Amino acid sequence: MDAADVPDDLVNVLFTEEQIQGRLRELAVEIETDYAGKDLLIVGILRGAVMVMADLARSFSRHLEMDWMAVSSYGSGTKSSGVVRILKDLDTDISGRHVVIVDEIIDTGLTLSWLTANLASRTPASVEICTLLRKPEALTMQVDVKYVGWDIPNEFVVGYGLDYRERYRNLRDIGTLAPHVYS
Ligand SMILES: O=P(O)(O)OC[C@H]1O[C@H](OP(=O)(O)OP(=O)(O)O)[C@H](O)[C@@H]1O
Ligand SMILES: Nc1nc2[nH]cnc2c(=O)[nH]1
Ligand SMILES: [Mg+2]
Repeated sequence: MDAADVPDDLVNVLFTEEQIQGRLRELAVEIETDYAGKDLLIVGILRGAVMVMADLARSFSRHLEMDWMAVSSYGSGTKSSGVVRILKDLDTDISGRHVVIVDEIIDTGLTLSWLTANLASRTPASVEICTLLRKPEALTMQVDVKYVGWDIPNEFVVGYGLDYRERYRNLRDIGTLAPHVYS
């Protein structure tokens, strides 16, 4: 794959860099309002949430702390088992803290549902979820998400942290891949 081909691999751009940055600023304002006067810890879920975390965090004009978790969902080579394993835990004790989990996409909801329950068991003051994208048609379980960038159709998207075989995370836009990429 030639680097010059990479933008051509996106057939349908769902969200441009400008749209993404604009929506993140709106979400940051919403979160700032909701957490006025409270301390705030945002927790990014590696690796997909790196871009959202970086841009969302820089949209705030208040103090906040950032921490990271890495998890792996597995079972028979799919995510459907609902078994989640922590690969990297928080460095922060979240007891009594207000926590917002940040991810770039909610698909089946398994990852975020498990993570929310896991963090809630650590007696934080509160735990909410912020996701840039959500696929309502793919959800297999109830996940209460307070902050959503956009609901999208049930198609595989890449870019802005979202990968296909570890590539395309570095694209600034989000879109779907041309069929030739999969062949
Ligand atoms: O709602 P779900 O069906 O659980 O899927 C959503 C999760 O899947 C992706 O992460 P992935 O495990 O692919 O790892 P990555 O972030 O390193 O790409 C995405 O970043 C979410 O964390
Ligand atoms: N890249 C990518 N990863 C996902 N993980 C869950 N849904 C998706 C998706 O649509 N795209
Ligand atoms: Mg992820």
